[in-house]
Amino acid sequence: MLLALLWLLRPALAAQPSAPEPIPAPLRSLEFGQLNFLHTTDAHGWLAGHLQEPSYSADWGDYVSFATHIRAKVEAQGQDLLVIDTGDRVEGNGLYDSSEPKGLYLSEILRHQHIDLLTSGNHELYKQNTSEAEFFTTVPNFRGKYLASNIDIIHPTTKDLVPLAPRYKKFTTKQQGIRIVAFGFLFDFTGNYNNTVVQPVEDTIKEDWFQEAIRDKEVDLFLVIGHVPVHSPEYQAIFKEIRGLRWDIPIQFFGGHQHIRDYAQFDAKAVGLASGRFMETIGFMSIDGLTTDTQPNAMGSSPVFKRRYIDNNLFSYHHHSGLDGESFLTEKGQNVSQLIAESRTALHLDQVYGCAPHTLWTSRVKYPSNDSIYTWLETQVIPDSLKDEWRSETPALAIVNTGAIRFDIFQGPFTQDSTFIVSPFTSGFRYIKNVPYNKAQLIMDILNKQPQVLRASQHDMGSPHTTLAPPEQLAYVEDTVADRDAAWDRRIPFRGGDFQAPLSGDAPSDKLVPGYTTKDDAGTDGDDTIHSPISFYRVPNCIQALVSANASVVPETIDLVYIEFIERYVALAAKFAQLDVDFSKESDVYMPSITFTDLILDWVKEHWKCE
Ligand SMILES: O=c1ccn([C@@H]2O[C@H](COP(=O)(O)O)[C@@H](O)[C@H]2O)c(=O)[nH]1
Repeated sequence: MLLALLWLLRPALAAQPSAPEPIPAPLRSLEFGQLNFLHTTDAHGWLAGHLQEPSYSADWGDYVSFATHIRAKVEAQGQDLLVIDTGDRVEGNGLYDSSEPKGLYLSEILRHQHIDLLTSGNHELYKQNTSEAEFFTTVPNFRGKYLASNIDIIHPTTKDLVPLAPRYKKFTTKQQGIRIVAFGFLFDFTGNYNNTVVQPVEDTIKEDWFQEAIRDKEVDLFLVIGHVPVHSPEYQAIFKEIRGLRWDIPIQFFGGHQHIRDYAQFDAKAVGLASGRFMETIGFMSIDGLTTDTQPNAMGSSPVFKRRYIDNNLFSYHHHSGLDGESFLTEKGQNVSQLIAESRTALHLDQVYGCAPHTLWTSRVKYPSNDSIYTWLETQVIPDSLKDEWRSETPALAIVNTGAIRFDIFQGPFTQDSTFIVSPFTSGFRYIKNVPYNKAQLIMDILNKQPQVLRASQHDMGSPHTTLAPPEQLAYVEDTVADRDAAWDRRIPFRGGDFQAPLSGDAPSDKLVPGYTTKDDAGTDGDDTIHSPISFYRVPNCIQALVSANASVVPETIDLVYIEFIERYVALAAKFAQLDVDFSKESDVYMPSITFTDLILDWVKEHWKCE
């Protein structure tokens, strides 16, 4: 009774209390159809939304409300909605990485969304405890919805190799009885811990169960969801296999992994959507003109596909649901926002460790430059902090892969949350002693300039979708320099609101908010919010820092220190550089029990005082 009263008296909660208000901007509307989809991918724990960026400031509770309204809206028209998530829900935000064990709060928050189909990403499989948490928690939480077409796991108690989740599913939609056969794939990933087995997609689609499933005559749509780029050999292989047998059945793909907004047109009846990263984007798709038992498509014409990349903020949500601040709120959505707020408090995610004097970017500025996060690491953090007490007399050359850094650091408070947003991984450092300096430089050159050599070798260095650099680097082959005033370009609004009024004042003439300006197979009209463009710069696979008492002298030999995650790449590059070292025997831990994340945090605490 008291609880119910407290509930009634509490303030309405949309987004997180510290989230910035979204900025009004010109929007393109959603075009609903017979079958509609909402899609998330690569959320990486960002269920609280972006607390320093108004464009992406809605949280998972708001998304729950949004999906509820869209479902009601389309169902009232006799149409259907399916909500999809294609993996990498974990690693990359304090809400996941800050708890012990990791994910304690996240899985409870996640389960409140009515997801119709979901699958695993590579991040769910890097570590044994992560994949086992998937098996024991997320799969049961979404029983009957989670698909794993090409992933097996060693059962933690029986030790049998079993599917992580069912391989596929056949179902009919609630309103129209559209008959769907759905699959859930992961790209040809090889970096998983050895308690899981990822079967290459190309082999999986030759298996009997898949061949039988695609021969089903009672099907109106094949739905392929996966943690797979929509432009990829894996999805091409699936498309060809289905299309070779079923020339006329529409195929809808949903993908991810590259952290980009993307749309692939396979043929007139097959398309794929990828919906970005980090809860910045909610992907929307609709299909009209599907042939069903009750709605025969007598003309035999192709279905009509529409796509939209929705910026994850309340301004977009209100517009697309046709509701306002009051009517948008749902009890369930508010409860989820509340749960996120309580979890963030329990995890001390707002605890401030220092204040960044200016913003440091991963890919918005050129590397090297003063505003590049990588330049900051190379010139300040690593030289100041990398020291092993047993090797203090010996100069070290440290190599770090740029993919170890996941996000920008905004000017202002650097918190417990920022720590994991910047670098969530648990890798520490290892080293090889007494490496000639020129050989170490050659190794760096090979890692950076000739990744194709590493890939083309007979060694299994992973799929073409894994890189030592951040994943989006694979999607863009060259720099994109926004031809706008660069200074404006960098004006990402902060909590507190310094730059929150681009519709007036000194904004450029078109008065748009900087953001994604996606170009995909269907053109340039996919983004819901009409943005001004932002720049994207390529970065190398690895950066290096020489740590020496006498930095002006080039040492003859150094300790070759590298982040643990890249050991197999460094070992192979060393082979190409003709450095005769057996890494399995001769490498050792450097700075025991210090992770790269600890190194950054300790540096911030010491150097970035808040005024
Ligand atoms: O321990 C790790 C794990 C991953 N990385 C980097 O991340 C990408 C993969 O990230 P996605 O989000 O799946 O694309 C990997 O290629 C590495 O660059 C890491 O540095 N350390």
